[in-house]
Amino acid sequence: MMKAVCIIPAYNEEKTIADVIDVVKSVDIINKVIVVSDGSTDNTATIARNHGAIVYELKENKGKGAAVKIGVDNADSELILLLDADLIGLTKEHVVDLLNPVLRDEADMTIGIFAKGRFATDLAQFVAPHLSGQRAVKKEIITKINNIDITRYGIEVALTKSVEREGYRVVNVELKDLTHIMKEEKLGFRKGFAARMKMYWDILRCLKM
Ligand SMILES: O=c1ccn([C@@H]2O[C@H](COP(=O)(O)OP(=O)(O)O)[C@@H](O)[C@H]2O)c(=O)[nH]1
Ligand SMILES: O=C(O)[C@@H](COP(=O)(O)O)O[C@H]1O[C@H](CO)[C@@H](O)[C@H](O)[C@H]1O
Repeated sequence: MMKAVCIIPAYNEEKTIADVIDVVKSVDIINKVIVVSDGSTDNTATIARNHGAIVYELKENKGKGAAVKIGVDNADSELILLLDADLIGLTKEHVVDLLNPVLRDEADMTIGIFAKGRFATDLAQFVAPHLSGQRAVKKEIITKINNIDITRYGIEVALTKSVEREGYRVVNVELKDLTHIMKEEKLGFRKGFAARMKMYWDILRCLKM
């Protein structure tokens, strides 16, 4: 059976990274967990290593797209599971549900959509499902994207655009009771809001790419 490599880009996620890795490692179909610490200044990398992930450390923060690219360059599987490091409530079932449509050849990429978790994060993903970072995706789809290393938060939009252009099959998967830590919760309201505006800018830039 096809195995998958899980790639987790992580920028200062010491509070949540361990739980995410532990769940992913308990899933049989996953044969490697790669964490790319994107210039983290906290204990993200050490914790990830202690929990059995293969860790690549960027000296400086290069953005999510660059972190994912390093993971993909080092992934020896045709199937990639992309997960964010700040998930709360991840289960084995979520992971399997994301992978199954691709393993069964019903999809080339899945997009995980939060549902019945927290109102704010459910609503964000209901309004903009194309932004979700939880995906199972064939490696060939990711490697076809030009300049993925400069996309930062535009990586999901770039992925979705590429899939539409090339005619790949996409299936949305409901991920019940799953949420993540919002930027304003991580950074405080002012910094979080500024980070959100920067993220929207990355997304707009990649919509035009
Ligand atoms: O410069 C960055 C920004 C974010 N991330 C990671 O990308 C994922 C999604 O980012 P974030 O949680 O900030 O996005 P949100 O879900 O809040 O929009 C998380 O695992 C982050 O740690 C990263 O590797 N580099
Ligand atoms: O769902 C969304 O609107 C954004 C922002 O989430 P929050 O408002 O911080 O909960 O989060 C996603 O968007 C980013 C850009 O596509 C992705 O990189 C993140 O993985 C994803 O959680």
